[in-house]
Amino acid sequence: MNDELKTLHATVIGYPRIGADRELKRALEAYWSGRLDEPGLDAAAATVRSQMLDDLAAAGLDSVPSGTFSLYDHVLDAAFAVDAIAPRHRRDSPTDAYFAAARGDAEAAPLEMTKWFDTNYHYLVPEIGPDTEFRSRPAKALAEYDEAVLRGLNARPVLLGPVSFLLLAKATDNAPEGFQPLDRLDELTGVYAELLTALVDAGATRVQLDEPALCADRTEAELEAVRTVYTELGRIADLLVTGGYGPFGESLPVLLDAGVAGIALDLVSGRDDLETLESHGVSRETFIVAGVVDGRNIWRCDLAAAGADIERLQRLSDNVGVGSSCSLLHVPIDLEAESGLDPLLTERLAFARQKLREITSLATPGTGRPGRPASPESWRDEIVRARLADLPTGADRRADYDERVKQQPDLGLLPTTTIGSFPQTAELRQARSAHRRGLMIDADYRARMKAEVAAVIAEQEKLGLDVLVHGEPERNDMVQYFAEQLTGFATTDAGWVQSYGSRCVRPPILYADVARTAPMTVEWTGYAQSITDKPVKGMLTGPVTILAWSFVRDDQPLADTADQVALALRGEVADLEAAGTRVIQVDEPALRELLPVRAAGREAYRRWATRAFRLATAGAAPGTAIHTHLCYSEFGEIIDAIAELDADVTSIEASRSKMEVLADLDRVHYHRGVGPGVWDIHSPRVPQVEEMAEALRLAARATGPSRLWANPDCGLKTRRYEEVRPALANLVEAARIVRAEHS
Ligand code: MET
Ligand SMILES: [Zn+2]
Repeated sequence: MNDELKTLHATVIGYPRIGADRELKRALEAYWSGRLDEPGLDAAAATVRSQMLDDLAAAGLDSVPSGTFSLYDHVLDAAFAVDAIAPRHRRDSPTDAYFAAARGDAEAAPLEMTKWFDTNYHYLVPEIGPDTEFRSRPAKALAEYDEAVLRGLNARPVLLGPVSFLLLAKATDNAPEGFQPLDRLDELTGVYAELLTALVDAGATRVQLDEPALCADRTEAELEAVRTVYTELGRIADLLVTGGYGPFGESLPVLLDAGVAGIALDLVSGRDDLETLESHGVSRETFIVAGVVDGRNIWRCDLAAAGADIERLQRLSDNVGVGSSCSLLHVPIDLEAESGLDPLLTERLAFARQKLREITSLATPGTGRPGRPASPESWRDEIVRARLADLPTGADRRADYDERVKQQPDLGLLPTTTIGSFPQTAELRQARSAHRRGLMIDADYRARMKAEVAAVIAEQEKLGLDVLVHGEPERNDMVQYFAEQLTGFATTDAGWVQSYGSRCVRPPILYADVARTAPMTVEWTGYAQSITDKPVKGMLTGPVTILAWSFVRDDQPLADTADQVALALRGEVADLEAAGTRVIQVDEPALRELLPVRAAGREAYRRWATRAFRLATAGAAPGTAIHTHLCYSEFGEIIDAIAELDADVTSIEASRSKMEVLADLDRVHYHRGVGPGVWDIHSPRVPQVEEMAEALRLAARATGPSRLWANPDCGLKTRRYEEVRPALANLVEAARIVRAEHS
């Protein structure tokens, strides 16, 4: 039979699990607040799982993943599947233990949470020590497998693979120096063997082990471990190993030589694997899932290009399937839920349900494989393109810092400030929503927001802060706020994706050339400045963060899109300056997030990301102080990039890591202003004067007192005034004490 006429196996790597209408979010929040009992939560979870199976069944896939539902996080589920529960989270009820690990409870702090590869999904970091006792706990995997089989589906149980599980974990606090979770791979492999046996005994003919950590750079020793583990586990079950988030690279030959029965390739961000596979060779029986449908972005698949990749694989194997590049966890569920989008945009989009159709269509003989239509001409903005092309070289460079600092306001030793937002009360949210729905006229809305700005300014003056903020009451979200005002962006009604646990976000869609048509923040910052003599900081979101928290067009390099966003921000910086703003903060909390998983891509990233930031800010006069703000710690790998932003002041999350970041900044000769956060705003606890003073002293010892600022770790929008007032009063007092010690 002609290859092209043969039906291909259609499958998907994973599916969104929060519910089409965010049913799981609501059930979880009701359960946590005591409004729903455990049977009620179980029932809601069962409904969501059933909805997932409905979607998978309706698409007509040849096999479907099972076990990908999660009450909170799939890495936490993996920890529970091997009983790797931290002793402080053990409770009589397994549900209590699970949520204690996820969110903490009265007795114990939760597991740490961190970002999943280069995405905005956060997973819980398992804690593994030399004494962690692994035990096989297959109940969840078996139950969900049975549910899918009862539906008449060809189900493939999914587990996070043992190598990735340990690489994503961290060592327990009391583990001896030098211990790494991966040291426990032998024991863990034994327990995975038991899990696989249980699934095979229940009738599973193939099991999917997700090994996304193999898409990062791995050492020889780690690759050797992969070889050993997969040789052993491959004897127990027919395994499909998936990666996602980039090419397997050097892991690919290792997996194949270990004899795994199947491999799922990410052919969106890991197309290099095609060549690796061609040069290494593969047995004709190997099941290869061509992950051509993008699991992370919302654009329709270019079926012609996908078809060409599929055909390349068919030359190597008789057992090629069609699938997604990774789990569809990162995309919203249904495009049909959107009514307000431009039809030209809608016809170019695919959410999870639409992506399943693309997969089955690619797998079905005789269906056409059309390419993707080019973007309409109307999406191009020649003016923006010309302005970018005409920028003189050096447009991203300011005068030397030493020159600038002389012209900037002298605020003395240890100035105090905040990061931007003040508490977002229910009343504020109601006003924004009423305005958006047309129930509050513009003039009333503006008056309401200005009253809030005035109140926030008054609070800060009373507290005695040095550089004030307007408080961001008008912002629903620091990216969406700008997306709604720039051309080239669309926002969705229901395009929710899980960020962590019950938290969902609705990323804007950046689909066309970006331009600013009017000032976006000047009214609020200008008003704030007009009612105080203290300097007010303008507040913008940086280009990298705007890209990181949006679905971004994939028809041109990210670097080009970043430059367009930067140009728009550059205009805003100029307008703020013209309105009398002398301090402008450009937030880049997501600078770390877009850092490529593999080292090879990092240099190029660093170049375009920092250039975009500088392009946005370098139009400012030397006398205008440019601040930036970063949070979500783990700065190690981007510390050079932070220095290259060339901001006059960098405020950075530091309180939980005990100011360690300052030493790192010194190492890269960062010698400009720095505001290490001295108040961990993620906790409702009000820090005392002495502990913040101690943190400032520590910081002063690390960098010298002359360029230090005193500020919290991040914005205050999730805190309440009852915490904010005393905490900021303490912060101002701590700065006063330490200032006195140095004069
Ligand atoms: N300016 C923003 C705020 O204060 C920065 C947040 S960083 C996640 O909310
Ligand atoms: Zn922050």
